[in-house]
Amino acid sequence: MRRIVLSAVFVLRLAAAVDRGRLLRAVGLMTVGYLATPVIALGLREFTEAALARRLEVATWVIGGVAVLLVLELMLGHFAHLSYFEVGELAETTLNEELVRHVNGSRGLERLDDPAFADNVNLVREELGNTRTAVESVLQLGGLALQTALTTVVLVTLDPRLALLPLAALPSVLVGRWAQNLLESAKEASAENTRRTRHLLALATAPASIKEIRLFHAEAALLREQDANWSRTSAVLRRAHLRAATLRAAGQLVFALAYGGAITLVLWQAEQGRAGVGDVILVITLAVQVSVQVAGAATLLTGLQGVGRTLDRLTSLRDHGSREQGSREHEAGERGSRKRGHATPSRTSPVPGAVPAVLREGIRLENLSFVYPGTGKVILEDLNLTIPAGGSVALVGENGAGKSTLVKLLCGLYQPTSGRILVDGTDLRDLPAGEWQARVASLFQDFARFELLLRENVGVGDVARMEDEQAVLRAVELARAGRIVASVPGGLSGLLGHGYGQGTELSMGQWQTLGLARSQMREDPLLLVLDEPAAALDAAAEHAIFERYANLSADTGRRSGGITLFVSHRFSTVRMADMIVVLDRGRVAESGDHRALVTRRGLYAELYELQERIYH
Ligand SMILES: Nc1ncnc2c1ncn2[C@@H]1O[C@H](COP(=O)(O)OP(=O)(O)OP(=O)(O)O)[C@@H](O)[C@H]1O
Repeated sequence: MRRIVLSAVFVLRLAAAVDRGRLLRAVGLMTVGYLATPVIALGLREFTEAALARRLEVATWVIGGVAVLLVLELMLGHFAHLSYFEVGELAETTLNEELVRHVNGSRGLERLDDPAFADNVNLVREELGNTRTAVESVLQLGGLALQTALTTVVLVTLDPRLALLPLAALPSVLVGRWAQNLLESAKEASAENTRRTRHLLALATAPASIKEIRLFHAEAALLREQDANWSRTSAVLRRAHLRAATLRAAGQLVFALAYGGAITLVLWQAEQGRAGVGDVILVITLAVQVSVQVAGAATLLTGLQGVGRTLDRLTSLRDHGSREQGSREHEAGERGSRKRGHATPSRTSPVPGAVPAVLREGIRLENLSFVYPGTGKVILEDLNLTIPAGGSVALVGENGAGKSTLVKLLCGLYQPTSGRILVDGTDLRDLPAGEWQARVASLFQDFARFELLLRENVGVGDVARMEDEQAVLRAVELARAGRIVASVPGGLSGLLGHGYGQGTELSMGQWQTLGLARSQMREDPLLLVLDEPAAALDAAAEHAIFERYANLSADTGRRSGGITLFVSHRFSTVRMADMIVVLDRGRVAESGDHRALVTRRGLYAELYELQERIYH
């Protein structure tokens, strides 16, 4: 019960914060509407008594009043709906924003690798829509409580024993909550399975995977797997639903018995001459109203209990963030005090450094090791490397060597498990993450396909200049994406993707080229990261792009000391870099420029010669 009350208070506070005026209007209209119901029952009794006594004028006035109240009851409900619906939408939007903040509000991406966090995010995303009706539910519950109180008072004036009727409704409400708890626990227990089932369904229906599924004739296998998953999920849910239905039926049986008892009581009193026909009608009407009120309250409470769970999950996402923040500050404190030679690290507050305007020394990796959270596998092990300011660096190595992982660490999307990344001598963890990332430009291997206007797709690389057509055109030019712009109806204002609307679908290489343009929006980045930026491009296009980038990075390097780091498997491209780093199973196997590495006759020379032989 405590959770429901807390949820109701939270929902009301949220509604008042988003639009107090509309909330008050809805409360006023609903109160009048709800009070009308028991008054209508009283009116019906008066009408019956007056009609039986042939007091026709009174009967006419009373029935007129009842009609007006009925109209008011219905109409005010509609007008109240207008107000609370809008408040509900605003409240849901606020919670949506909070969810986005929790998912994106961390310094890195670690939290998204935590299965419990991912399950919570998934459940909240699915259930957040229900919170839209939470404002309505809370107001309706308030209205029903008022109505039930008034109905009870009227019943008690007829016979105090009739007060038991609303009380008999309590078991059904209580077991209803118990039943809902069972359902929620079952949902949580099967959350991972549900996620997998949805993923399998998406695989079998999404355009990105459908080609392979079709050609491999994998639909049947996917469906079998999905069926097996779904059977496991539905077995858990079916058991919970069965137990919940039994509990609810038992609760309603108690009320049904009380309902029968109340009507028998008033009929017996009428037979004894202690109650009139009007009283019988009043009790029958009120008993029906109580049953409607109870059923309504039980449904609303169940819904509100679900909302309570969603809010709890949101709180746990928030707590997750606070814990991360706490441990980050603790770590930063320890680092700070180590630097100053203090023995009590936890009392010192972290002193964040500032991101340099111009990179002078470069980036240094010091004994850097990394393990993805929740896994035991060491991906990067004890890397020691200096990347000088103003240079271009190529990262090479076989699949799974850890290249993209290192890129993500350099972007500040993950924190080293041990060791440090130093930017001009300052630990990257001591730099404000947002400020560092504002000086990083990137194109990831799994680049995003923003189905937006072409201008937005590129401009999002520097949100502040998203609407700056000249800046977007410059980025398009740097990425040699002019032909794509010319081919899209509407040019920069053309819609991309066929996910919705009349957008133009692009080829993978075209999407990637736009990604490249996006990475060019930031002027003078301190780190430009291109993770296989040309994987979907032909060899000539890739070569041209890298030649261009080698020149550009020299320019940027001169201006801001910025480093251009790229990952590529094409050695004809790689050789252009000032420095080549060969990663082998998470370790730096060798580093140096092309000439030095070829002379060294190590792993790089071997791989380079292999590609030369194959392609020439
Ligand atoms: N989010 C993650 N959680 C757990 N493990 C991960 C995650 N991302 C990558 N890995 C693991 O880290 C290892 C290195 O992956 P990474 O993507 O860094 O390799 P790579 O050198 O870029 O490979 P490729 O050339 O194929 O792109 C792989 O074994 C991969 O399974």
